[in-house]
Amino acid sequence: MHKHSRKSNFIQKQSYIQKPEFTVNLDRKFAADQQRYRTMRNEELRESFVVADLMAEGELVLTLSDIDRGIVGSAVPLKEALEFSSFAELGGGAFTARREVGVINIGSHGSVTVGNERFAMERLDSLYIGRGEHPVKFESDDPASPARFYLVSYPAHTAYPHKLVKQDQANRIDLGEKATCNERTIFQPLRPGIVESCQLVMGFTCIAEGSVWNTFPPHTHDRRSEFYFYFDLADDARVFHFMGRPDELKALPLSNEEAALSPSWSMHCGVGSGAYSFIWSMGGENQEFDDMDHVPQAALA
Ligand SMILES: O=C(O)C(=O)C[C@H](O)C(=O)CO
Ligand SMILES: [Zn+2]
Repeated sequence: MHKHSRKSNFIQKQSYIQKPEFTVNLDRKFAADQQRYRTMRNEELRESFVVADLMAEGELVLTLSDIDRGIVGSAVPLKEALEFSSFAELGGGAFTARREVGVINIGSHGSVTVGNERFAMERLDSLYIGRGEHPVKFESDDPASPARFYLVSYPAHTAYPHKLVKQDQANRIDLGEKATCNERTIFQPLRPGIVESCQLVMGFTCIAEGSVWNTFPPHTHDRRSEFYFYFDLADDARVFHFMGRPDELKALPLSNEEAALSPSWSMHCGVGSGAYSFIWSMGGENQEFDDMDHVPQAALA
């Protein structure tokens, strides 16, 4: 039985789609709205806004959220290659028949083959996969030290070319200060000017040694939703990811390799109890990275 069919998750039980056990590897998440989240307990907030169980070795796992129909997932191939399946929930055909995909490797060397094109990916390389009826295959060079691919996908209205972006080709923004514990570097590999995409914008942020805050001051962006996937966090450390409306903040304590989903109405920022990095990804109405509204700290309650 697939590990995701074992989860006792009340959101999953609400799913109206009957999935036969042998094909279950597309979880569903249904987000609470901007009123309901206010009275939810931590466990309910997690059910609604956190994707756990990513980076399962030897598995390709995917969660379809109702937030802009974004999909969050991972592939950690060992000896066997892992491939996208066809899903009734996505209308059938190839996984990418009507979707684009962003991939970032946080593990050792591996490759992604899209149709007949093979892209070798080192750690922190990014790949854009355009829409089309192509098979997509994930492989590790060495199963003893596998590649660990993090994936995000959104609906796509047209087909743009696949493109590999090496870490040193990403746009780089250094910001924050030591004094305010938010010194960090934003790497933007999948963004306009580097890659053409329908709606996906994706990259990662590395927090400088001694700093703990990401995205501070926090912000919202009403025209896009965003997913944060935290990685390189020690097993016993946590990132406290803040979400909600500025007048009713909620903290989600996240472990390494968990993702927080932010609907467009939710502000977001986080603080770690140790070193960490995170992959952010956005989908929605425009791709302007700076189209965001900063929330003054005094407004946080
Ligand atoms: O640390 C930061 O600041 C970020 O990485 C911000 C994210 O990229 C983001 O939330 C973009 O909307
Ligand atoms: Zn944001």
